[in-house]
Amino acid sequence: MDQTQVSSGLQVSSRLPVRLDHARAWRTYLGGKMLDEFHGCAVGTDGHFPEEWIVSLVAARNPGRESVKEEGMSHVQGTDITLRSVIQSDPSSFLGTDHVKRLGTTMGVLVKLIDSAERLAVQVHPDRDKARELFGSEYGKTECWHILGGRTVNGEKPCVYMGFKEGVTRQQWMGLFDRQDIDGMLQCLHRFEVEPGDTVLIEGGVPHAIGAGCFLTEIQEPTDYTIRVERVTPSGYSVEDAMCHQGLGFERMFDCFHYEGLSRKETKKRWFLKRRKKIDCREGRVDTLVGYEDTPFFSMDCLTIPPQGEGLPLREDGLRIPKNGDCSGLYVLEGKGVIRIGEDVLTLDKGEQFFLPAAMDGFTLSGTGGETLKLIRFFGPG
Ligand SMILES: O=P(O)(O)OC[C@H]1O[C@@H](O)[C@@H](O)[C@@H](O)[C@@H]1O
Repeated sequence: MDQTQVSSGLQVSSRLPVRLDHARAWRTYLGGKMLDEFHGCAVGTDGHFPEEWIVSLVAARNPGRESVKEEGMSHVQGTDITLRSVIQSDPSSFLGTDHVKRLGTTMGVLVKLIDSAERLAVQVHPDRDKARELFGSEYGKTECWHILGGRTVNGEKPCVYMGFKEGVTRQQWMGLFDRQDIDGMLQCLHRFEVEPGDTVLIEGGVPHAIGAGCFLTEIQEPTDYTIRVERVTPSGYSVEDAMCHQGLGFERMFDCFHYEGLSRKETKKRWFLKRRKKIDCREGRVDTLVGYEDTPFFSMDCLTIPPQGEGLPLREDGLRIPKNGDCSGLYVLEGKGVIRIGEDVLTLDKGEQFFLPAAMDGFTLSGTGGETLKLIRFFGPG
């Protein structure tokens, strides 16, 4: 079966990319101006919607906002049909038979664009063992950030805080929390300025905070469990107790941290990933930003297709990506182009996102217009 009736009047094919809307999600921190502008708004505004969730089957977990249904979930563009219901209409074709056997009807991964106007609260996410033990969840929240750009905020360049310095103990960390000594907490973490192109892996259990002015894409396990140790955000928002401890209470939430300090050099070596070339030819290149050799939980590639002269005919021999039988997500970061699947041709434009079903054939990507076409493609657990 390659056409499924998802709801009255909407048929979605598992042989073609599914074009999705761009869902925004409420967060405790401020940002979003760069996201508005990325999508063509002349002057964007910062607010409590600093994240765009990509190819998302996951609803945002914001205690107190339960009345907002499907926040953060992707819908087929121009409809109120969720990607989740499309997938549930024919899981084997959309996700792949093996995928459904292993992971059920979830994508197994979530990707976001994040634009922070202020530093995020210092936080940690559970690793898989803690997620199972404390939340009854099969997934923790290991995540990986790939820096796309940013802005200087109050004279400070984009930076990230990550990982305990050597010697930090649970007792010391709890004391800093009790006293809400934020400077003391930040002093316990390593701080690195970041540049476009940097890729950083944050495993579950590793404390972190994205600094002000980061514009990045994040790939993560598909949950929204965040333990926050700041009770008031840098811009003054009071974080409710349940938003801090996610229902665990203020003692048990400290079980989620890994108290394993590393030197600055070791932290950088272990968590800053090097991009690896996968395909490099006249038609374009594919680089792995994070792969299964870094983490078993997800992988993400960057695809770059060089520009063609404006007005020139489309290059038929675009970058060929063979079928591999896995479902994936595709996001256009820069430029315009087309994706061809057999006789079918769909346009691609900056800011657009697609779910690529497992049953879809191999495809070809070509740029149109005079700019580079740049995309990310991501996959769930390996
Ligand atoms: O705790 P707040 O400020 O709402 O931020 C939560 C955000 O933190 C980031 O580090 C990432 O983990 C995002 O996936 C998450 O949405």
